[in-house]
Amino acid sequence: METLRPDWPLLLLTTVVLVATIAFTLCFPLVIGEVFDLVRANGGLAGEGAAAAINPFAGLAPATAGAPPTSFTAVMLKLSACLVLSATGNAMVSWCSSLLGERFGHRLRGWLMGTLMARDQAFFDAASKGDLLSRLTLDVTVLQNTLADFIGQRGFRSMFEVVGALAMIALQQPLLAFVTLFITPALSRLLRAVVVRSSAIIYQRQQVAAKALDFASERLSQVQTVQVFAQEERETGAFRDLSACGYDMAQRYAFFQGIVEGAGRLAVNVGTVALLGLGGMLVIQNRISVGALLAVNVFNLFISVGLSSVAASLGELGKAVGALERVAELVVPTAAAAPAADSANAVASSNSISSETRAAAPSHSSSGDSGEQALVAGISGVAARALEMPTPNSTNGSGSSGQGGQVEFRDVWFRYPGAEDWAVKNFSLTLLPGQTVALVGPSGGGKSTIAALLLGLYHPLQGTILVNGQPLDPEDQAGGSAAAVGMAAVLQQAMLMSGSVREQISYGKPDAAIEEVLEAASAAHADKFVRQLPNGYETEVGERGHALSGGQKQRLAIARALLLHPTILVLDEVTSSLDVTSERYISDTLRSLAATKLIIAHRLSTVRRADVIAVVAGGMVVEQGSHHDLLRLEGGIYQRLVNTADLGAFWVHSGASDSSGSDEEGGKQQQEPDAAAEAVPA
Ligand SMILES: Nc1ncnc2c1ncn2[C@@H]1O[C@H](COP(=O)(O)OP(=O)(O)OP(=O)(O)O)[C@@H](O)[C@H]1O
Repeated sequence: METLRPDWPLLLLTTVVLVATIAFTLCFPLVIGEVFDLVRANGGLAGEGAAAAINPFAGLAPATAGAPPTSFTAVMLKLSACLVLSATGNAMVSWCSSLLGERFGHRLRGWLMGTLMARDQAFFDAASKGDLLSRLTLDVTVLQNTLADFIGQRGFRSMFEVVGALAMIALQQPLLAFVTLFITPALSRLLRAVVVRSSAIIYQRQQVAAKALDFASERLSQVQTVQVFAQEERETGAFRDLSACGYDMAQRYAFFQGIVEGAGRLAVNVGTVALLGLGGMLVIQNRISVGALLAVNVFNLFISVGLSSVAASLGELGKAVGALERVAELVVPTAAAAPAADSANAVASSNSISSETRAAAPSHSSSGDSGEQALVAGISGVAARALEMPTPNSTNGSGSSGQGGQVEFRDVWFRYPGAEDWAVKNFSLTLLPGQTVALVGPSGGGKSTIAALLLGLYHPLQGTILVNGQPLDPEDQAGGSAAAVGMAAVLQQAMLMSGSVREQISYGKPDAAIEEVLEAASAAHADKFVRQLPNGYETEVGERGHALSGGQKQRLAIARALLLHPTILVLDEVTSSLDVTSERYISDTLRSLAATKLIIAHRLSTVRRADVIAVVAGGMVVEQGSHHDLLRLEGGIYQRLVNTADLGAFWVHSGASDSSGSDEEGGKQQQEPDAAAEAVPA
């Protein structure tokens, strides 16, 4: 109703024209009756007592030009006028209702897209993209078509016609109206059954269709993997199965509709036969005229056609109810999708958290290789030895320093919806303004989750994240709080959207001047390759930037973030797909930024210069301090990351490239063969 509200003038116009059109349509049988009685009165249908027969409808039809019709021509003119007016009205109603449906669909889709964009990451983790797309497009189209159909084409209009025709028959002969009325309740029960049943089938069918769409979109986007592993036949077969399942449901729906339509028509035809029999007897008894009988039968025809239209329209309404349910699920968070549900659990179980922490071995031990497992296994022992993080002074902590870019994670807990293990637990870390803090640790340790929490893509189930002393508001739209406090991010998988290179870079600030775009591109080491593209900054990058290499996409994503001049920059493995030269160049650029930086990196050259390095494993900080501090921590994870031979394979960028290579630890690294190609394990 909210979506329809802005169109109330159009809705009103449609209703007025609809009522007028129905009035003209209902005049039609009356004038036909008049024509017959006129013909008969003029000896055209001579018969015993013809002159005495009564047409109670006579005079009900609108008079022509103020005077009662006296001539055959005048009656025929009246008939023609009814037809023309009713046809014109029909055309207008159809046009208005289609317009109404289109506007409704357009508005609903836009609103739903806005609703979806505001959902947090947990919602998208639980939803499938094909399903969301099908709700946003197919289901809304069903709703918009049904609205147009129900208001203007079949539903209301047929109902009004049926009621009007019934009233007319009742005026003529209550007995005849009773016959018709007797049939209607039986039919309406049948019709209600159609709505309920068909809406259930349609809901299921749309669910299956969405699954098929999801399957197809995923396999098409991963077609290279499918082909490389020669799985085309299997994937096609699986798609066929899904599609066949939808077809089975469609068949059930069609069969069901067929039976109902047939039964409805039979009931109506029984009514017609009863009316003709009863009305014919009344004519023979000279109680009504032939014209009146004819009018009654045309009205009855209206009723039967109207009722079958209502039946079909209600069938469509059933579809719309199914579609509406699916659309409504996007708006009303379900238990499965709502992080709030998990949040409630977390609050309920908050008392048990600390004991759980003590008891639970990190749950990620199965995800890594043996080196990582060894690391994780050592966590609990090393955790106690964690170095003290430089404590923010109380002024900064309270956020009253006025400096931008301070971030504080205070005892943050988070687990993904449906997951049993905490991805982040008891996580506390402070980033002072302008500091570079690097998160390192084993794969699955929780680094990316921490970045996502800071960006507001997920919300902590317990604990707080403070930015400049203010807690991030979980009620804010996903990510909205991050942008509002001047955060920008380059995430692990640099995703681009179709559009020109310039549009990619200015994504966060669409009205950015070209100079700003060029500046950001240069800083991200992208300017040179962009200029070599066929249309330079106006080159279209294709869907998801497929026309670019991984490293080029990465550089555009970095430029996109730099253009915003953020006070806090989150960098999740940004240099992972860059060549060594670009990586060094970009690292220097990033280092020169005044922004506070939270870096998740694999390369030692990036990590070692960080003001603070936090080793994250099992969702918590197990060691923290500077590169030098951590290297001094005998038996510490960081030291083992750097020194252990099997983990040394993960370190890909030589410490020799590090300008601080002449310092004590840097020199030490360079002397060790494995550490010469060092990286923090992913
Ligand atoms: N969307 C998700 N839904 C459920 N569990 C998830 C999701 N994303 C990550 N996890 C789980 O949360 C834990 C932490 O994952 P996260 O991606 O934060 O680790 P990471 O340290 O960044 O790993 P990597 O270095 O491999 O990127 C892992 O156990 C992972 O399986």
